[in-house]
Amino acid sequence: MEVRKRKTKIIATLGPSSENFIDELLRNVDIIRINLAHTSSIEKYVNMIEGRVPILLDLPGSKFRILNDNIISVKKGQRLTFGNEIKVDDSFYSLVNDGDLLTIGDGDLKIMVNKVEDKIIGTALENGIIYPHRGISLPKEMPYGVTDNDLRLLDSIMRFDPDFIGISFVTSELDIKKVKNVTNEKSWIVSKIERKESLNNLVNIAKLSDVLMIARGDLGLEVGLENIPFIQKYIIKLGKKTKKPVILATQVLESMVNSPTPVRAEVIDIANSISQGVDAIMLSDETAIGKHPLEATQVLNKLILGIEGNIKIKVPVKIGSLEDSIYFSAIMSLKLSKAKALVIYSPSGNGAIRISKLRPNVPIIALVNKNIERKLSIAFGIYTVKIDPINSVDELIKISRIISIDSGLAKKGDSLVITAENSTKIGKFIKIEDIR
Ligand SMILES: Nc1ncnc2c1ncn2[C@@H]1O[C@H](COP(=O)(O)OP(=O)(O)OP(=O)(O)O)[C@@H](O)[C@H]1O
Ligand SMILES: CC(=O)C(=O)O
Repeated sequence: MEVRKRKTKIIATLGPSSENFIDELLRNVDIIRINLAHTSSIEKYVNMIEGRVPILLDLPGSKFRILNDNIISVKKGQRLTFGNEIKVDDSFYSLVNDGDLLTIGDGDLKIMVNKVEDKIIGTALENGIIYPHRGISLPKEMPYGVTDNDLRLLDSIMRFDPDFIGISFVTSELDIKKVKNVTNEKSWIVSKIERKESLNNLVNIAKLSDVLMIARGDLGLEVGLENIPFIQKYIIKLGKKTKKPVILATQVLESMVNSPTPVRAEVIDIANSISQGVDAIMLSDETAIGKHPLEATQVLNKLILGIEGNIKIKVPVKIGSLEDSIYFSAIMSLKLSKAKALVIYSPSGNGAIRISKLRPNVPIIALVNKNIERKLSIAFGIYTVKIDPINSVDELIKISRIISIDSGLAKKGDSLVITAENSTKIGKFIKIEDIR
């Protein structure tokens, strides 16, 4: 178990920019995302990773995409012909009307449709670049949720034993159930919140998901940029309430696609998001197609570490259960005992996530069941060790001491705070253990 100094986890999207630097990339990140909307070489990517970190395979969902493989530079006022220089799936053309405003990517370029006959002719409203396979959005509602193509794809990728499956444009519990039918709960479900419709259903979606993603790219197109900060806050709050880890995604270090350093506003966004309580931060274009993929991961590591030094433990407004009161006591005793780590025997992972939501300022070592060992490491501050059932308090204390010392987290003279999930044989338990 390698324990990093930072607690907020980093997810990087693998793509042409980073695929040749996989070893360096893995030094800086905790999870790799493969966006299936852009990758046909899943097997190649999975083999490169060699199981060294958990993998998130992200289903494409129902989104039209530019089919060109070439990059197109566009000038403001330039006329563009769809079906000719810009290719999109055939079903797209019948949905477009004269006067529609088309958006490329996450808003990188807007195109006004001037004429629809057998072809669609549009005018670029600004200078821009159309990258291969970028999304293209229409101003009208699209069929949402999991598509037949997603389910076919899912069926074919389960052989890679993915730790996480991302559901794009999730709208309801039904989408999650359809995916779980195929995964048989072998992978954790990451519900990407990016549609207005999913916001009306968010509590139910959260309950059925394992992880929530604030997918700010498509979400921004859907709800208006000015609403993103409030929706972000709401999703993070819901993650705390339902005890689900939350991923912050999109344009986190967007300026680093082209520049070796971030802009100030990005740093402040990262700091605010960590303070609000995100568990993991995802890089997309930055590592997939950016000019500085490794620098982006290094900068994010450094920023997170610096920002976390200023995080305060979150005092819950109301402690809802005896179990939570034990976890809260564990957090408070960490502070007073200056313990170096918090160990929790949490076979199901649930107790560990509850503790993680309280944002302890030391690493959380979660002793867990084999099937969640890799997945649970997405949560803030959690490092996992798979363990057979523990039957006594003495055994738990002994194992906690060995793991903390072996991982370099604690030495003679240090203290540990040890606790256990309620559902185990250990029962309700908290101990401050001095290592002598
Ligand atoms: N494996 C890849 N190969 C080529 N380009 C990629 C790859 N992965 C990502 N990209 C590029 O990086 C951009 C941003 O990545 P991201 O994964 O966020 O895509 P997206 O299409 O915006 O997301 P989503 O599919 O989740 O809506 C994409 O639009 C695409 O141009
Ligand atoms: C990540 C993603 O899909 C988005 O932000 O739209």
